[in-house]
Amino acid sequence: CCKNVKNPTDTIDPVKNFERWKKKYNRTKTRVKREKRQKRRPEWQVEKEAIQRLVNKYNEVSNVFLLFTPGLMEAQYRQPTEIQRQTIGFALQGKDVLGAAKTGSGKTLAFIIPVLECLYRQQWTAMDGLGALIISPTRELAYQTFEVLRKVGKNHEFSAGLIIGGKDLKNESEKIHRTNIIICTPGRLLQHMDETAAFHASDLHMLVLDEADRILDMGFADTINAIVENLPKTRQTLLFSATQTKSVKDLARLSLKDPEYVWVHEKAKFSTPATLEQNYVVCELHQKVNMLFSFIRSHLQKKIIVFFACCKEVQYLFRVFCRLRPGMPILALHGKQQQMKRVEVYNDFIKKKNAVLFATDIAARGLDFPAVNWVLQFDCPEDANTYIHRVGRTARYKEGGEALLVLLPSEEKDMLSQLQEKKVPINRIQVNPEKLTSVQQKLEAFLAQEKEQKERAQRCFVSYLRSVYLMKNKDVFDVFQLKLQEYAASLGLAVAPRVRFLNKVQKQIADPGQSGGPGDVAPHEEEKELKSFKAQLRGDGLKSEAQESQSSDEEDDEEEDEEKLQPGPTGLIFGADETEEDEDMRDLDLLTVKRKDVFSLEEVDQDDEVRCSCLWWCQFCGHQCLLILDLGTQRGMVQQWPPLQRTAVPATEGEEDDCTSGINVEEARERLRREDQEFDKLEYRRKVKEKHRVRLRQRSAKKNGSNQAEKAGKTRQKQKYRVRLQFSHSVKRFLH
Ligand SMILES: Nc1ncnc2c1ncn2[C@@H]1O[C@H](COP(=O)(O)OP(=O)(O)OP(=O)(O)O)[C@@H](O)[C@H]1O
Repeated sequence: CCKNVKNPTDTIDPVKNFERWKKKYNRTKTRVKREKRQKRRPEWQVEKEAIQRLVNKYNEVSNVFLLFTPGLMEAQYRQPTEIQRQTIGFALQGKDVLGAAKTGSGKTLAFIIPVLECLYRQQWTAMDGLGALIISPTRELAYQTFEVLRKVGKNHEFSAGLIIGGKDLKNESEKIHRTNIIICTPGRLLQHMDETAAFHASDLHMLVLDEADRILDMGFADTINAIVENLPKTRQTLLFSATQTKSVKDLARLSLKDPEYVWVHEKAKFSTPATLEQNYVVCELHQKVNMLFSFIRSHLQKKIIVFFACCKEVQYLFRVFCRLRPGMPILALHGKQQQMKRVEVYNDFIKKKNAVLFATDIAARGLDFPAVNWVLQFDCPEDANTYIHRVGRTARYKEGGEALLVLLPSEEKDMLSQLQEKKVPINRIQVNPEKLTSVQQKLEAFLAQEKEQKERAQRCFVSYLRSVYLMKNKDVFDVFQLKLQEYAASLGLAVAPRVRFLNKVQKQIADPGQSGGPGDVAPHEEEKELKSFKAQLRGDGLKSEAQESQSSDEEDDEEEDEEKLQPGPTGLIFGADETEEDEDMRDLDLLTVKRKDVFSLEEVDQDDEVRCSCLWWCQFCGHQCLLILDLGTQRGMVQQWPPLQRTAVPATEGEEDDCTSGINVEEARERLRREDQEFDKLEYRRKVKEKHRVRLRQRSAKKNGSNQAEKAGKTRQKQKYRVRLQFSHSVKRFLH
């Protein structure tokens, strides 16, 4: 019966059948021929042609770019985000790009993909040296970018190096010239440019400046200029930032050639992600600690970041909150930690499902902690841009998130108008006083038991006041409006520590002619001091100087905090006698209108296990890492070197503890003397570096000349080293 069944595609007409057969035969013949031809050709040539076909299609590529890097597929990046869609196309065409987009919108991949593509297209090998340079403002961000590069570029064979500070240049120097992609912080890179003879960037193809606004805010403008001077003019430059500032535009003018401006959310109604819900509460200073505790207790299953104004606040509150056992893991990240500890805390927080991270602004920019539910700004941010970066740690890439800003009554009006100006949609909500738990008595008990804790509380107190005092925007930050005694009590202190710099300023304001007091210093010194205080009062004083003098990473900024914040060596020695012990204040007069229940607090067993970060005491303290990694094999080598010392003269033991009792004149003078000596040394080194830089420039100019000739030879050499089958396959898949 089967014999009678006809194939539906068969026709009775034999001519048509023959035509169809012939077509099929020809197609197969061509394919077999092509395959034979390809087999005869070396793989590098096949790859080169595939790349060329790919390059010809770049105009169409921006929509489907994710198809052809297997690393991206494996990392679950399937569709480009808006900033990626708009910038990658330009970058692949070799154009300079200035890219700006909201926080969490995927800027990292927007430069990592072009970096990999660019080097792949050039068929770059380990022997070609440095091909791409990515500069990040902080070590954490550099580390994070390195991790993304590792993930996405795992099918490539480029070597990548993370250079984020340290002193032992020698070990780095041995490897750095073999590194194809360097991710670094600016200070350390310049040091290599100046001091590592084997290191040169004359073949560099691509420079990336990530978080450019932060790089500039941290006072790296000169460093960046010096770095850019050492790079070839033919390079391509990509510059990214979440906020557009005038200084970013200035930097772009200096470092980019005919750039394409991609400002994805320029016309957006709001400058923060749409999935972010933002609220603020107005709270008296002395209620803030209670509020924080109650907030944590009511969000035990969440992942929260709390931002503070200074390290000492983080240090103290971290410790006492651990002891208070709120019922969830508490971690702390601030600049006074060793680098390894910072990295461990960072990794630990990433892994945790529910935890609270107490942090300073070192965690505010660029860091991509997954699944953060809440950002709580315990202290008012310096300005609206800092606010935007802080809240940007949640609601990343289509995820939802919530942000709560805590404002003092004196900060509310001006901060809100700043936020409005920056198109930040934020609503006022009220705290439900019934849900507020007072922890003051417990803190008092802790401090009574432990002297060390009490000293921390005192430092926290003084440090916070200083940070407020040194803020530029005096309309928002007014230290004289703060109720000091009440604030001290809220930290568990029975007596408010004497804040000499405030006493002094107040005295000067009240009686400008009055001399300092007992134990005073020479009159001309006092005049200087007075001038400096007035400058600070005007808002152009220490803060901006401190910012300007920041030279490398945030860690050290914070390390120096104590030093810089001391208003000059002669200023604070007015030894007013011990203040009288005031009554403890326990003003629980709270806001009463309830519009939203922020503290939907449920009673939780106080004995809940507290899992504070045991990684806090890191066994590697005192060492940092340079990771040189072969992206193809994922083999990493870790080497250690001593941590970077940022202050010109290291503080002698006990100096750090000085903040509650003013400065010792003799010590201060000695310190100044040492600073002077160190300054001379640094100046001498600077000159040597300058010379060295000139030499490097000459060398790179020479090299550029001979490079052209070398290039032709190199291409031939490369065929031996090309094994990038996976990539080629996906390219082929795309092309067919
Ligand atoms: N194409 C994509 N598909 C899926 N997820 C993505 C994509 N691009 C980025 N992401 C994810 O979005 C998150 C935010 O990305 P990224 O850190 O690059 O943002 P950003 O714009 O640099 O933020 P910030 O301004 O805060 O530094 C990351 O977790 C990243 O993995």
